[in-house]
Amino acid sequence: MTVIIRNASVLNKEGELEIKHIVVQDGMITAIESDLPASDASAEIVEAEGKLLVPGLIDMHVHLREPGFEHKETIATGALSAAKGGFTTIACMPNTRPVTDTPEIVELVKEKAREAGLVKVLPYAAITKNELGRELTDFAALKEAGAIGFTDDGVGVQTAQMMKDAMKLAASLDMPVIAHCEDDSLVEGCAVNEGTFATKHGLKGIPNESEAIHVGRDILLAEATGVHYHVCHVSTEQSVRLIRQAKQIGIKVTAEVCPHHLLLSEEDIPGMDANWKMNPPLRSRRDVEACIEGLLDGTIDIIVTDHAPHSEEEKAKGMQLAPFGIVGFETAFPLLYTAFVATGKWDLSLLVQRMTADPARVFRLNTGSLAVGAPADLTLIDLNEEQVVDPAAFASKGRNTPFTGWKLKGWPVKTWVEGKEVWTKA
Ligand SMILES: NC(=O)N[C@@H](CC(=O)O)C(=O)O
Ligand SMILES: [Zn+2]
Ligand SMILES: [Zn+2]
Repeated sequence: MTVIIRNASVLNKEGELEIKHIVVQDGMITAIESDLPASDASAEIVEAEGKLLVPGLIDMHVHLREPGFEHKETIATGALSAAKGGFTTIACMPNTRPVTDTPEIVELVKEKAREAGLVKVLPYAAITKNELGRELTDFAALKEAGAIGFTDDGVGVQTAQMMKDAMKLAASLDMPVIAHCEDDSLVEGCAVNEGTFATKHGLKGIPNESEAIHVGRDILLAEATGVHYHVCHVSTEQSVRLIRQAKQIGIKVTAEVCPHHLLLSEEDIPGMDANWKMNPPLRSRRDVEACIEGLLDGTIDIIVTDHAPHSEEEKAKGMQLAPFGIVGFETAFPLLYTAFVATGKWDLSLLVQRMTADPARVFRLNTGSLAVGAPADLTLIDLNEEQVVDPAAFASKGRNTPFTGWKLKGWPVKTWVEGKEVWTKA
């Protein structure tokens, strides 16, 4: 089966747009031509004039909730939501029920992803059994089963000794440790950032140090163990500073940031609405600016959504009691495109790189580039059409987003995984 994507706008190495025709055969990109290639009658032609073709987006931090929380999301609904958002590779967190802490659960996640047959789903495994922080999982067996890294996302690893043991073991297996950075002793009973919103509503807040203390500790442990250490959902000025310094002295640290931490601050929270509750919380304007600066100068390597679906009943419990988390797949690219690229603040190539080539580099994935011989993981995007964010139209089971009603440009219109169309706009 041959697919020819005709007249697509693609980014060249200099970050400029060029019109190209892309030929896909047997799941691979086999040609990228300036002149329309000859085709036989059996080839499928996709007219892409006026649209941007990018490598399929990669999201290295997502929650698919299966097994155990299928009322929030399943691997199939999550994968479809990802495809609709333009993602072709996603890496799912192990805070399921049971926790992904045995090879059997890793196998189960892979099997469900295969059945869904949509995007590539890469499972992370837990650092500690049941994410309780008490006993390491069997890293070697989990790697063997297909886990791509170790993380207790959802909670921080509370003791330095446990984290150091985890890093030593991961390093010996050439595997990364991915850390949710949060010191429990500083955040008990907190739902929002320690700052203006908390003060206004008389709430106890989550301080910046609760995140940055772990970042600092773990950087020292990464230096001592030589592991590849990756920081989850960076949200504070202090974390950015510590990561920048660590990189400068050659410590193997990488980091991610979420769209909401680049776009929203605590000042934007309209009231006690749990669709604005996530962990880490929306921080101060100063933190937002530091995260943006970190992403631009490469201190922060990649953008992830931390897609965290919850049911409407759960989110209806209110700011204090509802679970943390917001969905992300279907709004990520249009949000960032509209806020940063359409306004002229960022180059389009920077946004695309931080969602494709950079995650592929950081996690050594064989995808994320538009090149002959690369897998045909591709996303076609309409940069001009405006749409309003409508959670009722999400493919995800989750409706929990603070971005309802935002008018955005840059919507994906078609997504291919290894040459197979997995989503197309109706
Ligand atoms: N980010 C969140 O607010 N929630 C995540 C957990 C996590 O990413 O730490 C979840 O699992 O719901
Ligand atoms: Zn987390
Ligand atoms: Zn998460």
